[in-house]
Amino acid sequence: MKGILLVNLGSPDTPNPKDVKRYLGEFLMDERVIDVPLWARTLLVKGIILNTRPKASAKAYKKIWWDEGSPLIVLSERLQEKVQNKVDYPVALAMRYGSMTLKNGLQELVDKGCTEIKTIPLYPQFAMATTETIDVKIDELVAEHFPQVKITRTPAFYKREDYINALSASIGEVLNGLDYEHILFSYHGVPERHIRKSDVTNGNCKMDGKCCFKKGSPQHEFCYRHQCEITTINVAKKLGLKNGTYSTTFQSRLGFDPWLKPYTDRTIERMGKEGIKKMAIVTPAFVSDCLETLEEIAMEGEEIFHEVGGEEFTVIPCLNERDDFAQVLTNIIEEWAKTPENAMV
Ligand SMILES: C=CC1=C(C)c2cc3[nH]c(cc4nc(cc5[nH]c(cc1n2)c(C)c5CCC(=O)O)C(CCC(=O)O)=C4C)c(C)c3C=C
Ligand SMILES: [Fe+2]
Ligand SMILES: [Fe+2]
Repeated sequence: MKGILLVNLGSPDTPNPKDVKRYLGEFLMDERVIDVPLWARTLLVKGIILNTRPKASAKAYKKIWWDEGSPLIVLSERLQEKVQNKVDYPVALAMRYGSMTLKNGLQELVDKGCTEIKTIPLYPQFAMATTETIDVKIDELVAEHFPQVKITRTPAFYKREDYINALSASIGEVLNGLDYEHILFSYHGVPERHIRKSDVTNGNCKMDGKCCFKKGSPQHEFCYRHQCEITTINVAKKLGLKNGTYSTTFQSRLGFDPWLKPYTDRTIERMGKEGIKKMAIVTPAFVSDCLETLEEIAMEGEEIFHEVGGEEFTVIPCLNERDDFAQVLTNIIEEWAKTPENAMV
């Protein structure tokens, strides 16, 4: 029998510093997130970050926490329910980090009799720190605990027409009738080094805004920067946004290495100083609203904008449990189930 495992990032169990520390410890010790040798990662994460960050992060989590729990988890659960109502196969939900483990998610499907599982990372764009770490962990778990299960991965869905339509609709509904001067497409950042590492061609993305737009390059399948830029371009085309009224930026950097630029916070500040009064912002690297959208963008971003003279700061929600987004995932599942290789089982 077939089954589906939706996978998102995860959240701490509670917004208390102890739980935030445990969660950040697991997340940041992942070699595909902080990709330095183990000794250096241990020193950085256990020696520095976990002694300084959890208190501040917990404070931020407390500001956005819901009665039902972490917004990211609650919204992912609602999405799972929506997809489950649309397909005949069991649909489970797991998180890469935290208590809702990938192992439990796989076990839940195996207990229901599933022998063929399609994993769907809830990330529209591929990154070493998101899609790749899920794929690798699933392979490890299957080899160790579920050797009878056949896994099918799902590639990043950033350029699917149904996804671009859903994202454009979610943005268009807010922009329609809104008086705004500029819309920022703000994606979670990654260190530039991550883009070079995941470049299958070893061609080294030059970060100069050119190679990411080269037509037909095999680099693009694993180039997060390319996939973010193309997401923006496709939505802008669909919505008929005029050149100069939209741009792509990257948020949430950590540490001192160069991350993908331009940085969201500095762009908000610069545009406010240049006289933009009405800004809209959307965060298409996240399918579920979370700390990085509800606190970093909707609270900190707005504060930066107002400090430099900005007046209206409109935050567009993530796709969350929208029906058209649940339908995108349903289409992905049905296309997989219909392929001749899978159709009979
Ligand atoms: C596209 C999705 C994400 C990428 C790529 C990503 C990379 C990445 N993140 C960190 C460090 C942190 N991220 C944190 C929170 C966080 N990150 C994502 C998504 C991506 N991260 C989400 C959805 C969230 C929110 C989780 C939630 O519970 O709501 C945090 C924790 C918060 C904080 O203390 O600021 C850290 C730290 C690195 C180093 C990284 C590397 C590429
Ligand atoms: Fe992150
Ligand atoms: Fe590139």
